[in-house]
Amino acid sequence: MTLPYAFEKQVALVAVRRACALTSSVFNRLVKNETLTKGDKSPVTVGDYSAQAVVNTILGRAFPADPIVGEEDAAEMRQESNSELKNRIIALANEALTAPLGPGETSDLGLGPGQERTPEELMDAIDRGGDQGGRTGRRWTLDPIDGTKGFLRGGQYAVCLALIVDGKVVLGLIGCPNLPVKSDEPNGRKGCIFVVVKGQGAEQVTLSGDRSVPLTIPPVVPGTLNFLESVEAAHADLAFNNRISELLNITRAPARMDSQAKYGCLARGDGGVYLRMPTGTGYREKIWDHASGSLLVEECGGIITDSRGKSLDFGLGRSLGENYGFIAAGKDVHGQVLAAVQQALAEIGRK
Ligand SMILES: Nc1ncnc2c1ncn2[C@@H]1O[C@H](COP(=O)(O)O)[C@@H](O)[C@H]1OP(=O)(O)O
Ligand SMILES: [Mg+2]
Ligand SMILES: [Mg+2]
Ligand SMILES: [Mg+2]
Repeated sequence: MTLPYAFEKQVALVAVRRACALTSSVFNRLVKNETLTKGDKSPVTVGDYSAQAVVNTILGRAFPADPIVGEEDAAEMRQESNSELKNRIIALANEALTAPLGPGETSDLGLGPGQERTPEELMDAIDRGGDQGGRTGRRWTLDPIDGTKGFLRGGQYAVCLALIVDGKVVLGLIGCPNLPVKSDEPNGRKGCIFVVVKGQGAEQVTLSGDRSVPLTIPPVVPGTLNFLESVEAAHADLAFNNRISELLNITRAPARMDSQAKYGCLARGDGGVYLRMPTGTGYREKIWDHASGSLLVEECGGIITDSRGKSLDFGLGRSLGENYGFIAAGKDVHGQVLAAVQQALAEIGRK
């Protein structure tokens, strides 16, 4: 008997692997004018667009009826003034789709030499990501490059793909091309994918697919708790984290890194708690930024809630609606962090 979501997992792994290879190679060749600034002032690169084109092309072939909630859309790229960038995205996407077959890849996935897509097919693939999300049905959610600012500075970033059924995440992948495979070998081999299936546990596999390690969040040794937190002060309230450190007598420095790689690090015990409080600008967190990470934490024996202790709701559309601030940690520490967060919020008259 095959396990539930076995085919979805296989296809998602293929898609994330190819997108990781693409983004790594883009980074090495990226030139300054290949980055645009979106309406919300965040950057987007040819890497984000071409990775979304590749993942959506692969998903569209294997699961033609599945909608996709993807971060990017092709509207800007369809404008005549961006034709040079568009050509670059098409070339990069086709380079990734036509690379020789690798582990777990079969010819029926529409990959390998000779499988180029037309420009129109690739623009349409990007726009397959326009689903609005919702309470019922099955849909994928994709962040083709999470942590674009980390990507641009050569730091951590992640290709994140999750499958959501009736508002619940059932499969999640976080591909981290720049993350060391072993936490105690920071200068060793890099490139891992965190893979999790609901009810089936989580594993870390290498980008090349030659090594798989099962994951569980280890208990925190008393006195060694530390935070995983954003690099970007505009993305999370880092001063709030300092206040929680005081309340919990945390003395270890936080581990700062971009992207959902933080969830992967929490899952393998590289940090005790991922705390992400909003900066008060009204920004609403998106489902593609937390879907894979939330299932990863739960399947590794941890707990993830918002700052009021509520579970995250992935059935409200493209954003996480009223969920406000995130606390992800092992079972042994989540309760004390939540209590400290509530105390700190009360101190500043917030709930
Ligand atoms: N104002 C904001 N507040 C919170 N998160 C944001 C904001 N702007 C962008 N993001 C998203 O925050 C995430 C990165 O967080 P971190 O700094 O912890 O790595 C990314 O998903 C990024 O989107 P993107 O996918 O475009 O990079
Ligand atoms: Mg973005
Ligand atoms: Mg993101
Ligand atoms: Mg992104």
